[in-house]
Amino acid sequence: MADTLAVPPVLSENLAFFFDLDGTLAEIKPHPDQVAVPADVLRALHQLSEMNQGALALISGRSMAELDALARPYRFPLAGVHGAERRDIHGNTHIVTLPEALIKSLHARLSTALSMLPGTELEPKGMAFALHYRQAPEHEQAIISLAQSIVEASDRLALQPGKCVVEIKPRGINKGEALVAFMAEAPFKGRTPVFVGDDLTDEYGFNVVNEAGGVSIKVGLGETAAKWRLASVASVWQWITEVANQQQQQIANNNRRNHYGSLSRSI
Ligand SMILES: O=P(O)(O)OC[C@H]1O[C@H](O[C@H]2O[C@H](CO)[C@@H](O)[C@H](O)[C@H]2O)[C@H](O)[C@@H](O)[C@@H]1O
Repeated sequence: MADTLAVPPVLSENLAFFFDLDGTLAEIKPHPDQVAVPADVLRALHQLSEMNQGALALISGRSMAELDALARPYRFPLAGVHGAERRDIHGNTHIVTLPEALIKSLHARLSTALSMLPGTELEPKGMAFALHYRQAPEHEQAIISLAQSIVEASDRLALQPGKCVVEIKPRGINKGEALVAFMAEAPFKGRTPVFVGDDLTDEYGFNVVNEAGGVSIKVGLGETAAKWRLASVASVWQWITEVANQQQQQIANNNRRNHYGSLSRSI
């Protein structure tokens, strides 16, 4: 089937940028610990953030601690664990958690269950759990059934499928809600949202961005609510650099215009 989604349009000013991490800013790797964002991409993100008064956030399924480590030396506003954790531009954190007893019993149950499925891996994230099966695809159905049975038995939990992973997260949490929360605050408020993501969890964000008349960009193949598409992580890296350069050029042109405008007024 032909892809009907085009590459993203040339962007104007007054934008708020949101980026997913795995599969968008970083290539998918066999193990979550092997992931990195190239230093020049981080520099371009920082440059974009500066040129847009700090209106750039990372929105990921990873914890905020991991996002900070991956974005070092920079410190961006963040939404981690699909939005259960959020750090605004002032450094204030907004956390949705689960009762300690529930977290402990989930941890114990999942550890035992996954220890019987060789090659699978449990990634505990406080209020959420990622059940990875990239190294053991033969256990995909067992993992999905396990997560489904846990979530169906609780009104506090929801399922979040992803790439070779199923996650158990607090109900009502998603990247769309995180995006809405950022867009209600300075410096994001009043700007046009641009969101780039690659996976099912990002579809919540694409819907919010579409409703706001923003620019939603899906990375890679697959059905999506996004309006535009970039082919790969490498295309995202190139696109970020191009947008940063375009904006720098626009700022230089505006400054030149203002400078000559004030000169001609003073003559
Ligand atoms: O929302 P994202 O930033 O895309 O994070 C989604 C999950 O990413 C990580 O897992 C995925 O990437 C791993 C590294 O490439 C890969 O090995 C794994 O199979 C993928 O599912 C991360 O470990 C999860 O916590 C995130 O929720």
